[in-house]
Amino acid sequence: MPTKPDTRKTADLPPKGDAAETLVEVEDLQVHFALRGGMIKRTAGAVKAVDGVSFSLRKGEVLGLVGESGSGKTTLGRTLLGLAKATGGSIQYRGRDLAKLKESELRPLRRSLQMVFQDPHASLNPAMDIATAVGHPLQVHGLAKNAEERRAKVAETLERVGLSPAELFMDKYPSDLSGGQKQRAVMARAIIAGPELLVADEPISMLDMSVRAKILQLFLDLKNDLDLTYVYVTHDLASAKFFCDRIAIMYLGRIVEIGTAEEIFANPRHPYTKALLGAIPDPDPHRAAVPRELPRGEVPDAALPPLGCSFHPRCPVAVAGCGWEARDLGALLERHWMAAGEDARLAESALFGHPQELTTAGLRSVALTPGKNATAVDLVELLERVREKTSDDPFWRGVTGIKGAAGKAHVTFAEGSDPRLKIVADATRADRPLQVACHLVD
Ligand SMILES: Nc1ncnc2c1ncn2[C@@H]1O[C@H](COP(=O)(O)OP(=O)(O)OP(=O)(O)O)[C@@H](O)[C@H]1O
Repeated sequence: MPTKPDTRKTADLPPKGDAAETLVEVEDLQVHFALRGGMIKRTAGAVKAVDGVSFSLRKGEVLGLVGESGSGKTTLGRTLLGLAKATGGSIQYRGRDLAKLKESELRPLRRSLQMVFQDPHASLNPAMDIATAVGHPLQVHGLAKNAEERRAKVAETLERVGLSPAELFMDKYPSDLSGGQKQRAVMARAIIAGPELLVADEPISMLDMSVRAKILQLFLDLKNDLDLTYVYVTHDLASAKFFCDRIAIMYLGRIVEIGTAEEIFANPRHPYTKALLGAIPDPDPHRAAVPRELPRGEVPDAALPPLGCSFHPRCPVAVAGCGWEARDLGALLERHWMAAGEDARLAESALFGHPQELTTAGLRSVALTPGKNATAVDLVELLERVREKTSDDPFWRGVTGIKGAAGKAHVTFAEGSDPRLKIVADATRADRPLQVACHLVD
């Protein structure tokens, strides 16, 4: 029976605390990537990949980060381990703020903070045999006295991840292994130095269906045996249900809902969580449940996020105060023209003199310029006709006025605001309260 690797001999790690402790405390974390202009200088801006995220992670817990592509899950996971640079906020871990540490200060902590990536094929150097690859962290952190001790530890760790008998695998190369075996080897390399926190970024999504559940089970067994804490990054709510204690639903750089997996599945409160859950065909971790079919379009550009609640343009139950703006009118007209057909699109879009007025970000009111052969009255009449046809669309809840004045059609929107995460009063778990960022949830 393999024993837990003895890996904590260096003095550079802070002392471990008791089992129920908070391991990581993230406060208002921001990771913004500056946009650079090309030959022609563009307006300065930034992609807000992570934009004001706060949560705590208990020792031994599995926290899922779930959301569509571009929601910031990977960036958040990487930043937790110091692999991406925070531009604001803090990540408290054993008395240190990882967000502020220099690379040289992070290096000794790396054995405690490990990442498992999506693609096991790309994670292993094809020219390195498995024993060398898995033993590499021992070398980097000086955790084995000699090659013999290193080989023994590698063998022990390979056995632990189910690559048994280890001697069969030590001298093999990645190309000799199946996808599942490679991910086991990657896991062996991740645990060999005795980490405490592991970020697993879609660790099963590239594996064959038949081995996914087995690999997740291995992760759980290792967690229990080795006292690990996981952050599990995934698109796949079904596997998160199986694997996670708590789930954070991310949308455009923010956590919009966070709570126990049980509560998120039994009683989701955020409209986005509901939409994701509604899109799971079958809550079975053996299946690839990718919740992509969400209402009304794609995740918006993280460099120019919507006003107010970022989810409002796609939200089926959005209300007046959700942050409506001119771009939403542009999107509504697109939906209307999709339904009305090409002739209507050609005739009606010609009434707009400056279509960019409908695509500019951040306009709480807009003065629309009529096209060449049109007047402000034509525009107002068109908008009223469209309103009649699409009266059920939540967009109209945010419109406070449409009128013609000074040769333009003026559209104004209700005052909106950005909902922050707040604790839901009737949540079932007082110790791990459900938090939701939505104006509709008290
Ligand atoms: N190095 C970078 N430079 C600029 N923008 C970046 C960088 N890394 C990520 N982004 C942007 O940050 C946003 C969040 O990306 P991230 O990969 O974290 O999302 P994700 O939810 O993990 O998506 P996926 O599931 O597709 O990996 C995206 O808009 C992405 O284009």
